[in-house]
Amino acid sequence: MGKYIINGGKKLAGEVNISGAKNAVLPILAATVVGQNRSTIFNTPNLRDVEIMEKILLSIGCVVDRMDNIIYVDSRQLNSFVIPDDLVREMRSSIILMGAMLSRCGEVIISYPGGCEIGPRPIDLHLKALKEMGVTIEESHGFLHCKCEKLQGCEIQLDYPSVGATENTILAAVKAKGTTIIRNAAREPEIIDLQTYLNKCGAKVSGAGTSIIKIEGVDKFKDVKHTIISDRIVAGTYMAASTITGGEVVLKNIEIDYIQAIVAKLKEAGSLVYYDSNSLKIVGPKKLNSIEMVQTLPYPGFPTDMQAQMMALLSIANGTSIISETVFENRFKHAEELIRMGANIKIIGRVAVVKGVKELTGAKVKSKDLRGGASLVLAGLTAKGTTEVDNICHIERGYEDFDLKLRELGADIEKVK
Ligand SMILES: CC(=O)N[C@H]1[C@@H](OP(=O)(O)OP(=O)(O)OC[C@H]2O[C@@H](n3ccc(=O)[nH]c3=O)[C@H](O)[C@@H]2O)O[C@H](CO)[C@@H](O)[C@@H]1O
Ligand SMILES: C=C(OP(=O)(O)O)C(=O)O
Repeated sequence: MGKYIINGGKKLAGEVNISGAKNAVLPILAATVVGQNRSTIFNTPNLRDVEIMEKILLSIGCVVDRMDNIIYVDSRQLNSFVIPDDLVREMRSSIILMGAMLSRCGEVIISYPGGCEIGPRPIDLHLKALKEMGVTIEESHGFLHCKCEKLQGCEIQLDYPSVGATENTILAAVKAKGTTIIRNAAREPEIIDLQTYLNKCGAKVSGAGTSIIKIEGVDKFKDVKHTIISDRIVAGTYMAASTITGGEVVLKNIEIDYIQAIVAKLKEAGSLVYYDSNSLKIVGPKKLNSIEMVQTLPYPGFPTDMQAQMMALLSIANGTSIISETVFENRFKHAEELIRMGANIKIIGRVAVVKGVKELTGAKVKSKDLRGGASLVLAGLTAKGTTEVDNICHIERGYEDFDLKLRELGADIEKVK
């Protein structure tokens, strides 16, 4: 397993190109199986999770070809509705194949998904929505056998605006009989990207980005070309890297509207932000301000996927900050590692009280999940001395060429096996 060795204290400066969004490309790759068609997907990030999704598609008979950041999927010869258990366990997004495969085959055998350990991640809302569409689900030994002769459009009220449940329901509904309405749908930008992809294929989806999504079932899908939106969490992480090092970084290829909740908090912490069409410059302050409250919420609130990075920043701010994690039950595992680096953090249930210290010091730390791992890298960039971040396989699930891009910005970071 690899690790990053970071010698802290370098101010980051220069330009960084933001890759396509992991959380957009994964459901779109799952959606490529819905029709008997060919999809060419541009701006695909080179990530471990994407590789796993490619392997899953290959294993069920799709032709998959990758050239740099372009993935081609031909799903016309799909020949299996059994999703390999070992691959499903590798990542959360594999569960989106449930809705997609039901649309395509009327049947799917899939196990419970894996992914980051950030608290229990049930799929009850996914299953409830599918049952309402007429799907029968048999569960045994961790496997789900889902079946439906013809999916039936209906009105679905989600108890919580779950991103995955919204995506699964959209995919189950695109070829269903009649119209499906999802209320209290998740409003994340990645769902808008899924809608855009599906409509290019010939689907009739509207309302993504709002809490009511309407899907009219269609019979046929056509070949499609689609470009994935830029990753707002990767953008946020590089903005945080500039902020924590007092640097001056320009981010290229970003979706300015989608990162506003993050920008607002980084400005509160003292950063200056300048926009230029689809790029921005972020200048970090000499000393960071504490923030009264960072509360994670579904979009357009502050993203839970930026909470850990924010904690790293606030650990060296002037004063005490409160972080409230409302989306996941147990997403503070990075706190104990930051404490090893000298941070002063107390966890009380879903709230973290972060008392800013003068500086962090390098230490040997372990990444336990994707964003927690990124937060340790940020801490290492500012810490005095050398930081070793172990278990970077988690980080590589979500950041393309992280060490390389940080090095190009002037960081002293090296990846060792
Ligand atoms: C691949 C992907 O897009 N992952 C993102 C997606 O995950 P994911 O789609 O798993 O997140 P959800 O929005 O579904 O989960 C949010 C909350 O709802 C709960 N829940 C969810 C489904 C369900 O059936 N029952 C239930 O109780 C979860 O345990 C969690 O507490 O949205 C999260 C919230 O923005 C992000 O952190 C993840 O990066
Ligand atoms: C939690 C995340 O991803 P996943 O849902 O794929 O585990 C994330 O991207 O921060």
